[in-house]
Amino acid sequence: MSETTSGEPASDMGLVVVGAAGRMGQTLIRAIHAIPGARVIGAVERPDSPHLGKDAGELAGVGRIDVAIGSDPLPVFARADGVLDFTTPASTVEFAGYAAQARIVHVIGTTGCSADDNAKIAAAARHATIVKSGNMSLGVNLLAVLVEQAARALDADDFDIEILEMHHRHKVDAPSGTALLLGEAAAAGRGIALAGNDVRSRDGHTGVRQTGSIGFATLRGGSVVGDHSVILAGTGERITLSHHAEDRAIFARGAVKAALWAHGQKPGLYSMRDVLGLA
Ligand SMILES: NC(=O)C1=CN([C@@H]2O[C@H](COP(=O)(O)OP(=O)(O)OC[C@H]3O[C@@H](n4cnc5c(N)ncnc54)[C@H](OP(=O)(O)O)[C@@H]3O)[C@@H](O)[C@H]2O)C=CC1
Ligand SMILES: O=C(O)C1=N[C@H](C(=O)O)C[C@H](O)C1
Repeated sequence: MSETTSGEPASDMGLVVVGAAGRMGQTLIRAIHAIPGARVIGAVERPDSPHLGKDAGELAGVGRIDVAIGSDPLPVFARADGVLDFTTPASTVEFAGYAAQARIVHVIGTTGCSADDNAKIAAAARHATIVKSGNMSLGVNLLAVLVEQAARALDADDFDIEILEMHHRHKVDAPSGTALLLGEAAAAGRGIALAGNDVRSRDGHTGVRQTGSIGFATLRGGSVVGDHSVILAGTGERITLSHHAEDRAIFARGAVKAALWAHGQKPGLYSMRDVLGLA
């Protein structure tokens, strides 16, 4: 349990937001501020950030919360119950190590992690309670369940699966974490591994489509928060299962819910399906 600045034990879960000045970081500060049972006790940015020293609540637009943005994660992790992390893969691997040392909850929304990054995160989950998901929203995680069912029901010889996503112009990784999560769900429904059956881009003379493959297409532009469609294309008919994120608050609320759920769970690596009871 975290402590208040006066040293009194606090019943609220004390959370640190890393990447606190980012698009998701600021949205997380607003979400924690609005959700009972959690409070911000630390906010971290890089050592060269122009936001160091600013009050995290003022930056996020909720008014002063008396938490200055700092650059050293170790002292804040040491007095926290959990960390909310929507940063970069390299930073997330580092934070997972610190969360393991502190034996606290680590909610990871960062996407674009490599297999090596994921192995390091899984190792950290021996001591940290980690919830990691490419999408923290209820809607997308329900969509993944529906995609798995549809892929199971519709034979690969008859229905081809293609996943289309669009995000804002600032996004740096592709396919999106959500597209990959939906691809994994489709592959699970088909009883195959996604790796080796995924087609991530097409250009030039590609040849005919390989039966059973799962295709990805990526669009980037403007301010789109996150659009995803899974298309099951048969002969003479097509089913499209879609999710449209209109506000980053859906991801932030999911992340806070994950932290509250994880508080008191055993160390391990969990998904949003575990948190939402959809596993
Ligand atoms: N799972 C989900 O539901 C969602 C996942 N995401 C993912 O979250 C990630 C962040 O997205 P977004 O908020 O748009 O990105 P931003 O670039 O707006 O925010 C990331 C922030 O993290 C900071 N940061 C990076 N490394 C460190 C570090 N080592 N220490 C402290 N701060 C650090 C960045 O600082 P600087 O700019 O100086 O590098 C930046 O302020 C992406 O991977 C994105 O795909 C986004 C939305 C939902
Ligand atoms: O970078 C983003 O913005 C988002 N990233 C996540 C992803 O890669 O799927 C989730 C959401 O779609 C927004």
